[in-house]
Amino acid sequence: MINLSVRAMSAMLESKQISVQELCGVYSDRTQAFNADTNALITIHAELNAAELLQAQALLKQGGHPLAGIPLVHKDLFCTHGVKTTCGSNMLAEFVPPYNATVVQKLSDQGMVSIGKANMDEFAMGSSNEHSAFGLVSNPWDLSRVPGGSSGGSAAAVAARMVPIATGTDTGGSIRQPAAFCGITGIKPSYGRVSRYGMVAFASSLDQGGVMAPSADDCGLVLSAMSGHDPLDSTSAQQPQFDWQKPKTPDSKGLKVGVVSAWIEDLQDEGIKQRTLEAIAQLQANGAELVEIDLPHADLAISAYYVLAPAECSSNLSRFDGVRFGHQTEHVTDLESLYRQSRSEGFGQEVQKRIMIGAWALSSGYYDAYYLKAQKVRRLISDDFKQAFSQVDVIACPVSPEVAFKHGDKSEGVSMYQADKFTIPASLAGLPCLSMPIGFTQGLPVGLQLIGNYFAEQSILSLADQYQQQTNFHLQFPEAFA
Ligand SMILES: NC(=O)C[C@H](N)C(=O)O
Repeated sequence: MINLSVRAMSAMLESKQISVQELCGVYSDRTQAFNADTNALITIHAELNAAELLQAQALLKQGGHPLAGIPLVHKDLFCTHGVKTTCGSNMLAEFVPPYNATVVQKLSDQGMVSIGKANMDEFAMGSSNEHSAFGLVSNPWDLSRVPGGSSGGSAAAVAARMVPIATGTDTGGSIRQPAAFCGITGIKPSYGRVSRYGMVAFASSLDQGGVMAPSADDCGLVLSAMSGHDPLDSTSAQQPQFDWQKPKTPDSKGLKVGVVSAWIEDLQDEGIKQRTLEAIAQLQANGAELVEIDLPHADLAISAYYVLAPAECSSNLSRFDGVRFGHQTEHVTDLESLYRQSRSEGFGQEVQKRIMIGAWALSSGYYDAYYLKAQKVRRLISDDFKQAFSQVDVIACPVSPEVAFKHGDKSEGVSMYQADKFTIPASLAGLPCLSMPIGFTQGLPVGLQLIGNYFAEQSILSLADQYQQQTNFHLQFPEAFA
């Protein structure tokens, strides 16, 4: 049961082999049993939402609703009506939204049943899920290691099969890197594909909601339901509705797959290098034509991102002043101390660091030298991709230079930021990209990143789906959680 695809679970629900309550009960029991090990979830619903159950049952009766009755968890930065939404922060520890994020509402309308909220790095800042006010998350493949971040709780929950589907968000790699570390599939769609309404903002020009699940097919089904133009989010794109079409037969023939050899050569970890080369060879064996491509400005991506994202966060997070929003201190002597103390108590260190860097980069004397320059670099990187996609359909490259690292290994300085070197370029360009499992090294999962052209989610999901029809890495999960 716990390793079935969404389609298989849906068929069982439709044929009444299992009821919605029974299916959700199986996963609810697993969340209760395994959360002590992983700490993947911040909230576990003691009781399922009656309205969601009724909706699921009504849609199942109609038939043709593949997500009806399928349980999921939302990353704890999607606003959920009447359910605490903490963003992994003391600042929002008691925040209970009076409305649903568009993503939450859309999936609920399709009959999905929420069984909890997933842990995350505070305000989505981090690559290890060690920056959460609700405790660090452990990787189900090795509990002494990180699950990646910031959607680390979502990834760990799916990897331990505590839930079949989790939502995540990705600003500079937050879906792809944890998916790679935990051996699951995760897609960050094109910027604008999924509404950001009700998704607590970190860096608004980069944040994008997406899906994490064992397989590309599961991700495609959920992405179809959660995406689409939303009048409540002016940055959501006016594109035809995404509708995942699972390819009937594996056929990559003639597909041009770009390979960034410089990135692969750059890999210090021999195991990751081997798995990456093997996976790309498999794509070629399926008929893809490999084309060497160059992304000459990608080396500047981390520097640009860690100016732009903090700049945007310093502005977005200014609303949490203890008066209008967020935690309010009890130690007040005057108005300034109210702001200062509330923010010092509410925000963790990484968030405070980024707010200060961002405010500094935006200040009048430094704006041109840092913020404006980073914007120009962002354009150069987008142009590199434009050039690449004039030659290829999809780009295949590593997700992370390393496998899941040990808790505490990267707590110093900015070493954590290096983890994002292969994921940030596509984020700056706003392109759709996914991570899929391609094997193991030292007993830990390795992921391959597929990057598509704007709004070409179908092409990367198809390629991943074809690969997954020939391999079973996406079906493997840690024995301890069997
Ligand atoms: N939010 C993300 O996409 C994660 C990225 N590692 C960051 O800390 O910004």
